Amino acid sequence: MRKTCIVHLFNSNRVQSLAPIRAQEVRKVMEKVSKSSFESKPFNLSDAMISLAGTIVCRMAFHKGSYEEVGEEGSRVQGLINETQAMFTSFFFSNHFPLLGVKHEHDDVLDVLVRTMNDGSSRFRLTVDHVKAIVMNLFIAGTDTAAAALVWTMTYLMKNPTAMEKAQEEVRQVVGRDKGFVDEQDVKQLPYLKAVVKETMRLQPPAPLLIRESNEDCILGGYTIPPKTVVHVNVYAIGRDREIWGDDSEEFRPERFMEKSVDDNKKGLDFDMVPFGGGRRMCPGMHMGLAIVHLTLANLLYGFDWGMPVGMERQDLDMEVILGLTMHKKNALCLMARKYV
Ligand code: HEM
Repeated sequence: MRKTCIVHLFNSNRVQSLAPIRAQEVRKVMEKVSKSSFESKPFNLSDAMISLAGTIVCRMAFHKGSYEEVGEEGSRVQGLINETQAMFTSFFFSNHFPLLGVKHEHDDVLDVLVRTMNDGSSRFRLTVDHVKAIVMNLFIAGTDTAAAALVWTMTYLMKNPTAMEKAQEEVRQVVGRDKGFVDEQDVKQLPYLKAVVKETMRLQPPAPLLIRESNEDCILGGYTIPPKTVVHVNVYAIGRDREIWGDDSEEFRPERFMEKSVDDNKKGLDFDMVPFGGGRRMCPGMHMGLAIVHLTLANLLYGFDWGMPVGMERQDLDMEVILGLTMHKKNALCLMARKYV
């Protein structure tokens, strides 16, 4: 699975070539924010980010299509997901991802999986159940994490107005008021915004625990771990470790990443901070995930000033989490947007 994903879905050329899809979907969200701003209604970022990340992952992973036609492929994916989602009772896929009824135009991950299943070319026998599990895995792995990262980043920025101002100033200065939209070329010139994202993932990693199983005797922190032992790596604790991050390890201070280069853990070998995991099983969707998070955040900060709904103050914003494989904010993040551009 890992190889299939890396070759067909996550290689950097492909991530790059899918920039127009990300831009289209982010523009749609900006239109929705504009509407809520115009109507002076709070905007539910939690719902919007899940829907955005899910739609982007769907479009990138399973088709390159439009809303108009319901093709065979679209319904095939939908069928698989409908079956699989029975396990996830609170998760109503079609509400969140209307794009699934679509026309299909190119060889995608699902094609590859189904072909591999039918021609028996993989080293182990791939079954329909495997395909279902992989499809669900991709959605959960890609959608939940990117959405959680965006919601937590906006939450931290709301609680830290100086950082919010600084990030807004950076993006507005780089892009200029007339352009109206931040594209991925602009994002390259936003070091502070990227530091904000890193700082958020340090304090609130979307996936707080990594799971490994030892396959031979090994010594970890002085303990002997026998083979076949499940080991949890506490990403959350590593991100807050005073020995690594200093006495202000619990504080939100993006500047620390302007001082220290902890660049996206590209090879999975920098273990100071592991929001994408590490080693052989590290997240294959890291570039795609970061591309989604950076572009969306840049546009949210460029296009709007953000405030609390009537009757609420910044300090009322809670940081409660829902515990799970992905650490989501428990209560939806609803904010008032005021249009800037
Ligand atoms: C901000 C966004 C993301 C974060 C924080 C994140 C984080 C992670 C983490 C921590 C793991 C486990 C790694 C380990 O055990 O060492 C993982 C695995 C995985 N991620 Fe991501 N991820 C993100 C985005 C994505 C996206 C966009 C996709 C694809 C659409 C994706 C696909 C996967 C897959 C398929 C795995 C399982 C890999 C395996 O089992 O070998 N992720 N991710």
